[in-house]
Amino acid sequence: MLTTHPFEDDKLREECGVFGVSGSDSAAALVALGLHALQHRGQEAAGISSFDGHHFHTHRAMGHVAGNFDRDDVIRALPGDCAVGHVRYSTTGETALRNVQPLYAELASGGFAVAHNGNISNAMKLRRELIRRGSIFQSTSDTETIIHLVATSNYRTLLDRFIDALKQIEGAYSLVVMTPEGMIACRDPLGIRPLVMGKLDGAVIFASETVALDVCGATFERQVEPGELVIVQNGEIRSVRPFAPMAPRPCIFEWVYFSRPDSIAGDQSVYTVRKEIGAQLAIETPVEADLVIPVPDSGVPAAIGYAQQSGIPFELGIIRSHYVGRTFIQPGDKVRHLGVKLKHNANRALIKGKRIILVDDSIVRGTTSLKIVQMMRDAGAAEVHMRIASPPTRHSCFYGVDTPERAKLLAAKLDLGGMTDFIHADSLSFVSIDGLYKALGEAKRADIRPKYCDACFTGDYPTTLTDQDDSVAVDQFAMLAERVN
Ligand SMILES: O=P(O)(O)OC[C@H]1O[C@H](OP(=O)(O)OP(=O)(O)O)[C@H](O)[C@@H]1O
Ligand SMILES: NC(=O)CC[C@H](N)C(=O)O
Ligand code: SF4
Ligand SMILES: [Mg+2]
Repeated sequence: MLTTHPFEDDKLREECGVFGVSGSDSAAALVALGLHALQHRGQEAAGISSFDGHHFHTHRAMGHVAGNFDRDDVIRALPGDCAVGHVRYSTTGETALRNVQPLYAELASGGFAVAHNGNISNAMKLRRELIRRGSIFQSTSDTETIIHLVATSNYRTLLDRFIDALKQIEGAYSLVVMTPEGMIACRDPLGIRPLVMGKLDGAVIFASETVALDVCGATFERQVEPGELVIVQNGEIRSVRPFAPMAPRPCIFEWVYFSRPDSIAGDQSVYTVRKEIGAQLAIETPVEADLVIPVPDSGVPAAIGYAQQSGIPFELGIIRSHYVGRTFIQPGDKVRHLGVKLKHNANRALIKGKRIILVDDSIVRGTTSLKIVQMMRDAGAAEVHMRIASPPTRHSCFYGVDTPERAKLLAAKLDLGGMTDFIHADSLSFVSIDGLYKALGEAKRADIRPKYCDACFTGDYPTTLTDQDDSVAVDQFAMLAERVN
């Protein structure tokens, strides 16, 4: 059986990437390139829709961008100077073709293709009401509620209908929408998920991260602001802000783990912030040791920061195989257990007899830390100290990140001592929440109006969570979220 992540069940998976191009005769090819650069955000499925001035064309497939969008005939079948694309990690609705984005529908106003990063936290309630009023859903994705809300809105213009729909949804959404009247990109009022705008030879580009602009040679113009709709119509760009202004709460985990280190998020280099978190960690929890060793890949920048701050040498004590894909034939249990070793291996010659500090960005279930600490001991490490460049992850995300249920989060089950014992480390510590904010240039976390969403660390969710608070919806949610693997 094919599964998307045989060795990585119940990890924090990333969270979808969106990419849109308006005004280029190579629109679909550019979207394919952009999606390739956003592949880390979603590896279950990918899709592109294009508009040729008369008709919409869509190709959606399970699996990676390469393999699905690397053939000329596929790109040629997506003509037009506007295109929008998506890479998916599901948060609502199973991993199946019917939920792969862009979702498309024929509305009274014409075609409507939407790509969504985020998660609508009242999708189930809205879905129930819409079905009662006669809507016929084609998928189990939360994103489809937006289409039905637009379709059934009483407003006259498409833009007003779209705004009417957005005003009814809660949670996180960065959207790129393609209609015969133009392209609309928008972020939810809190700007929980990222979205940036760029330009390339007169074409306007929208992307989840700046790295996708770099890859296709576009220049970064600015971010789409929280609560802003940017409309591109016949080459003209206009901006609408239909929501009451509120203090933004972008996802802090983008800087910890999700975004690529070569992206600029909210004017800050992700790489620099990660190094700074590592430096904070060294200041807050120093320990005498011989080497600082990153857990590749995402622990690398924080480990560099820790090493530079502490003066302890940085070395690559764990080598990561880059050939462990996430799509793999499901092995039997025994092989599967061995499989976890496929990804990381100890650099034995370096480790033997050394006191080492391992630096990783986060602990979710603790499986990586447990495995890596043991690997270091097997390689002869004298002491193994684990340092984590984020506070303990104690709460689930309902905003577009596929987190395990709360009961499976190591830090929700155990205190620091319990976690240290669980991973068999000589010591374990996490950066403080204030240390994390300091790395982002703040004095500390403001208790009243924190600058970021940090709910997975603090439990302070910045929106209502209608479906979570409603037991009928929770059951339906579980049913729709059921996975194929
Ligand atoms: O506590 P756990 O449940 O093991 O999850 C935490 C680990 O998962 C992530 O890495 P991952 O291997 O997914 O990706 P990476 O190679 O980008 O670091 C993260 O960087 C931690 O290493
Ligand atoms: N991770 C995401 O942003 C997912 C988008 C949408 N909620 C889906 O499940 O398809
Ligand atoms: S709960 Fe955590 S992962 Fe989810 S949006 Fe907030 S900070 Fe990001
Ligand atoms: Mg990792």
